[in-house]
Amino acid sequence: MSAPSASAPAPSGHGTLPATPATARRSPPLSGRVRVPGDKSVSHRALIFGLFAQGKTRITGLLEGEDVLNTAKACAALGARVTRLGEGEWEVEGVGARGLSSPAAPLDFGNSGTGVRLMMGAVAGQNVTATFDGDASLRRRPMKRVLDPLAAMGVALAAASEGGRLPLTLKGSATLKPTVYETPVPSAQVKSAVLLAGLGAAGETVVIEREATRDHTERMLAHFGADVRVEPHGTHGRRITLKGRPSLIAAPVDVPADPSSAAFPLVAALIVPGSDVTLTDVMMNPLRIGLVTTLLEMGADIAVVAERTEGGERVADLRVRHSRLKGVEVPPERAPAMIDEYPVLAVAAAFAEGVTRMRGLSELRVKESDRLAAVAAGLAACGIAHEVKGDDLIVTGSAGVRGGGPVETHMDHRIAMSFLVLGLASEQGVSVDDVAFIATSFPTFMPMMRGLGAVIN
Ligand SMILES: O=C(O)C1=C[C@@H](OP(=O)(O)O)[C@@H](O)[C@H](O)C1
Ligand SMILES: C=C(OP(=O)(O)O)C(=O)O
Repeated sequence: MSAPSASAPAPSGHGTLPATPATARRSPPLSGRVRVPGDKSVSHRALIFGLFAQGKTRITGLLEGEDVLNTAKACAALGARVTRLGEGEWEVEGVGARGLSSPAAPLDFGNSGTGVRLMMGAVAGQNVTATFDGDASLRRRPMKRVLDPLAAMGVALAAASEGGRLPLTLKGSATLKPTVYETPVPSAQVKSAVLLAGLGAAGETVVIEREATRDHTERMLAHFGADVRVEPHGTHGRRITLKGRPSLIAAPVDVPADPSSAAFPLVAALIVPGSDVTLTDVMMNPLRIGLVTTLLEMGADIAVVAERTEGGERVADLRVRHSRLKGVEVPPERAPAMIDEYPVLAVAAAFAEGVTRMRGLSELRVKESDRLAAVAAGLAACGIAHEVKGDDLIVTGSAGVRGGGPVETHMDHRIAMSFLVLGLASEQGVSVDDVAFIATSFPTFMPMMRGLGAVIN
C-alpha cells in the first residue's frame, strides 16, 4: 500500500527525557504473597469493547500502565466517556458499534504496539479519519502487517511514514468489505485488528491462523454479545468467523493478574536461593502459559494452586520456590504462548545446568526493541555464554553468574525487568541504563519486588 508521506513531529514519550538507571544486587531470599497488576492484553481490549458497546462497561482490575492509559485516552478521543472510579476501577460509556467520531488531534499510543494496532482495526469500519502516532520505539515497528488486510477491506491510508510506519493517517470506510484473511505471522494484534475491523463490515469476516495466538479478542467478542465462531485449523491453528455489524452490549470485565508481569517475580523466586513467593490470581489462559510449561520442564518448583474460573478465564495462585533448573529445548510452536517471556526465560536459562535452546524467535525482532539482539547483548554484558543462530537463542547456564552490565534496555520494559531480575542472583549485581519504560506495563514493579526482599536501587 503506498501513500503520501505524513509529516513527523518529534516522537512522544520518554524518548526525549533523561534516562533513569538502576542497579539490582544479590538479594536475600525473596518471600511474600503478591498480586501483580491486571493483564495488559485484556485491559486494552476491555476499554476498546467498552467504546463499541451500548451502555456502561464496568472494568475492575484494569492495568493502569502507560500503554493502557494511552488506549483509554484514544477511546475518549473517539467518543467514549471514560471515567476512573477508583484504583483499577473504570467505566466506559460506549458509542455503539457504528458511532465512533473523528478525533480532534493525533492519537498517541506511546510505546504500545497492541494499543495502536487494535485501534487501527477499530476505526476501519467507521466514518472516521484518525492519525496514529507513538514514541521512537513504536515509530520503528512494522504496521504494514495490519495496514495490508485493512486496505483489502477498503480502508484508505491517507498518509504514512516510510514503509507504512507511524505516524500514519487512516480513513475508515462505512462500506467496509468483509475478508477471509490468513495471518502471515503469528500475531494476536493482527488477528484482533482484522476482527475489530470486521465489526463494521457487512457479512462474515474470517481470520485463519496457522498457530493459535492469545484469544482474548475472540473471548471478549462473545462476552459483549457478538456472533463469533472459533474452530481448529490444521495442527496448531484456528479459524475465527465473526458475523459483522453486531450490536455489542456493555458487559462487566474483571481483569485477572497478568502472567507476563508475574513472570518477573516468578523467575526471581526460582533463581534467588531460599526464595518462597506466591503470586495470586494469575491468568492461566492456555495460550499465555508457555513460560510456566517451560519452567516446569526445567525442573522448577511451581505449585499451581486454587485453580478456578473467574470472568471467563482460568486463574490460579502460583507458589514458587527456589529451584535447581536444567536446560531444555523450547520448541518453536510454543512461541505464541510465551512470546513476551523469552527475555526472562533467558535469565532463568543463565542459571540452569546445561544448554537451553529457544527456537523460532523471529517475532522477537519487532517488539519494543529487537529483543533477540537486546537479550544477547545483555547476556554478553553479564558474562553469560550464549549464541544467536538464525532465529534461535542458545544459552549455556552456570551456577555462578557474574552479572555486571551496564545493560542497554532500548526503550523496552521487558529487557529492563529481565536484567534487573538477573541482578538479584548474580555475583556483581546488574545495572540497567533506563527503568522508565517499566511503567508501560508494570508500574508497581519496583516497590513490589522490593517488598519481596529484592535489593534494587
Ligand atoms: O494482542 C496482544 O495483546 C499482544 C500480542 C503480542 O504481540 P503480537 O501480536 O505482535 O505477537 C504480544 O507480544 C503483546 O505484548 C500483546
Ligand atoms: C510486545 C509487547 O507489547 P506491545 O506489542 O503492545 O508494545 C510487550 O508488552 O512485551
